[in-house]
Amino acid sequence: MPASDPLWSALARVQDPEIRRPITELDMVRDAVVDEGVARIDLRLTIVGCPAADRIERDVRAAASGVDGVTAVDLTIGVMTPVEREALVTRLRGVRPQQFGPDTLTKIFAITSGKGGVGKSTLTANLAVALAAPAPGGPGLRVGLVDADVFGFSIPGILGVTGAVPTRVGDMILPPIAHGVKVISIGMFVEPSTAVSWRGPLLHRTLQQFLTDVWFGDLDVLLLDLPPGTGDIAISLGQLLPHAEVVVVTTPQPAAAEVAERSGLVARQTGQTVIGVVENMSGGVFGSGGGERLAERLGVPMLATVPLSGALREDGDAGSPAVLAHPSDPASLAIAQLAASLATRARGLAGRPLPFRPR
Ligand SMILES: Nc1ncnc2c1ncn2[C@@H]1O[C@H](COP(=O)(O)OP(=O)(O)OP(=O)(O)O)[C@@H](O)[C@H]1O
Repeated sequence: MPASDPLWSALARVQDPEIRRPITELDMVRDAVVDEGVARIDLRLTIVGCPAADRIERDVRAAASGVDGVTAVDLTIGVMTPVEREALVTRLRGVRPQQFGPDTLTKIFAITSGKGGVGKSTLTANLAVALAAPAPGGPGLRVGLVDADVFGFSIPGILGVTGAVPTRVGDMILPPIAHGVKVISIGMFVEPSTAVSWRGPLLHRTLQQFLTDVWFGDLDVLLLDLPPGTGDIAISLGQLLPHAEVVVVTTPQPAAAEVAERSGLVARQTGQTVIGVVENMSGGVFGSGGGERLAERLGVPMLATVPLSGALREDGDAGSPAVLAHPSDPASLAIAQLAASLATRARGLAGRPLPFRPR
């Protein structure tokens, strides 16, 4: 492939929408020549007949048509052989064998709450979208979101990707992308009714699989939506991601804040760093101040106060996150501000080897 070949250069600008790398780099282009004005291109995709394949085909046609002298495009589309697919998986993995190991450059935030229904999933989904939003509205980070809340995997619904099925390439799982966020959810793999019977070991294995078999590529930020409560998942998280930083979400009521305090304390006992508190559904009948008191008791800062908001709830129900659908709603503004402050935060150091140098 001559680097100067205009057709190849044009094809190098086409990305696989799920892997987010140029198709030329992924060995998806077998052959590409211009023959008397006809661009003859032989593509090998990981699988065919999926939305990503349609998109690649469209983008390849558009890219080739734009090349000087090309009057027609003759496209042959095939599928990689299992050996080729395995080679691709090995190559992608090879970049970083342990995606979120201690030397990762990704900032990892686990979002927890004491009890269910405090709006943790709504906040996490909107926060992820706000972090991924391009400038000038947002920091435009590469964001991954793991929905491990077995008791109510509502993230796909809030992000409008209910029913999305992750693409598999060999034993590698590619997360669907929603509003710029690579999202994987337990809800994409199981029937909702099976979830409530989940026990610790299964949850641990699933979380582990999400962190190893799901290929996120290079991420700036990984958010985890954890099941409410303390117990097993906190221990799993401590083992799998000791350098994750924990954000505790509560509603303003004293009872909610007390339960949230326990989950903050357990997170700490398992070696996690609690970086702060978010009070959600602030104002109105719930009053306010629970978050502030919780932050004081845990000795951490208040990171955000998100008001009660009809837009946040309705947009979540409609699968269109409020931070994009209603960016000037006070709840959206509070979440965008939280995103801005997390985006500029240095990575957590807990669980990482310190760079001691022998003297
Ligand atoms: N600030 C807010 N104002 C109004 N409604 C909200 C707000 N935050 C969340 N909600 C609504 O509250 C309900 C519960 O939210 P959500 O599912 O995000 O909670 P959760 O803490 O993740 O619960 P669970 O862990 O049980 O899934 C949803 O209907 C959501 O739209």
